[in-house]
Amino acid sequence: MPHYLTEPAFNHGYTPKTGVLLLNLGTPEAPTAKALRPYLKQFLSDRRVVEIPRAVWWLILNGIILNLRPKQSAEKYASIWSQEGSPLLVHTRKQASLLKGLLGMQGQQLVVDFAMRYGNPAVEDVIQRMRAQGVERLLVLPLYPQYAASSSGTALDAVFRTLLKMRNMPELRTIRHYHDQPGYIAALAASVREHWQKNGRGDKLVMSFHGVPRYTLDKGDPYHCECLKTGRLLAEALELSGDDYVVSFQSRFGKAEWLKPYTFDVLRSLAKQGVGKIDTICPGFAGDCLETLEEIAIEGKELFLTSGGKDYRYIPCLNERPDWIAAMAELVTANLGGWIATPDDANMRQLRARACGAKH
Ligand SMILES: C=CC1=C(C)c2cc3[nH]c(cc4nc(cc5[nH]c(cc1n2)c(C)c5CCC(=O)O)C(CCC(=O)O)=C4C)c(C)c3C=C
Ligand SMILES: [Fe+2]
Ligand SMILES: [Fe+2]
Repeated sequence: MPHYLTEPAFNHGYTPKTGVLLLNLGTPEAPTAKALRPYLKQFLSDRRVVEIPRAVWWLILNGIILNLRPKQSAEKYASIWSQEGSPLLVHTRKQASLLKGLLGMQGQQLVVDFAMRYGNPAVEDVIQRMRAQGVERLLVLPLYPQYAASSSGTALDAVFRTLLKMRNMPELRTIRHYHDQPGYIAALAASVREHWQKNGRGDKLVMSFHGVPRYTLDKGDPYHCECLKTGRLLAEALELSGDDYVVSFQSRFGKAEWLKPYTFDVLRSLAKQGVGKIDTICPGFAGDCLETLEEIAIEGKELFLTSGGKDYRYIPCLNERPDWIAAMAELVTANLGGWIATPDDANMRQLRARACGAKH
């Protein structure tokens, strides 16, 4: 008998295992120039991230950027590094573990894991490990709420490249974005309301998203529109008028024009206009990381206060919030139809109530 016919998949009564793989960007191994160099090299050699002609870019990257940026970035990482490690890795690991716990309550045969586009744990290694655990169906969720070719796109490329090399590949489903998912929007809104209850309400809510080069919008990347939609839905959930909030874009890299308005320009001009007290939130990041903790919570605050602003408050990312983990579970189970027995509405409410310790 051919070997494959004795494989468990062909035996009666065998249920293939389903894997849920969370993807994130990746982070250096340590907050040092030595660790930053290979991380930045891998990141900035990605053609989805830097689209200028290779020969020119190779010279700029190796001649200038990799000589200067590792030290500068390492100092920034050092200012936000925690006892447990890089916040991005710490939050992603905890999110995967909490999601696994929550989905496990449903009694499903699910393997939940996470991988990083750059650095470790690498996408290929994690998928191979999941296959070795018997995963035959794979659902991939990049943790970026809004799709950009330079974030979710390249993360999914890494999955596709891995499968491209496999003889016996798993079934595959991918989630492109969740910028308008009700559970995600509700968790963001709840985090803002809780912040207001505790600290009082600011005069303006600044919603800062990671930027991308302006030419990517002109070439058809949906990222800009998805950020604006998230902003609008969050404003609606909070019953804000157009004057109460502003959407802006941070983390500009290089000389080209990026999506506008730039967050730092907005902060400076709000302070100069006499808007004394502002709240800032970064809805485009599922967990806190360098870009939120250093750039927005630290640098943004300094800029606002030295420009004449009085009070600057940063609202943390969704991180391990139970309502966000429940939203993730909903997002995942909504995409598992036919693979596992997906919960009906009553089950889903129960799952959410268990996650949040509250009635829904
Ligand atoms: C939220 C989605 C992200 C998009 C879109 C994105 C595009 C993008 N980023 C760079 C360059 C850098 N980004 C860096 C850090 C960084 N970027 C994101 C997310 C998106 N990037 C995150 C979550 C982080 C933080 C990582 C961490 O370890 O905490 C960095 C590295 C740090 C530094 O040296 O500044 C660079 C470089 C480009 C060029 C780009 C789109 C073209
Ligand atoms: Fe980035
Ligand atoms: Fe747009």
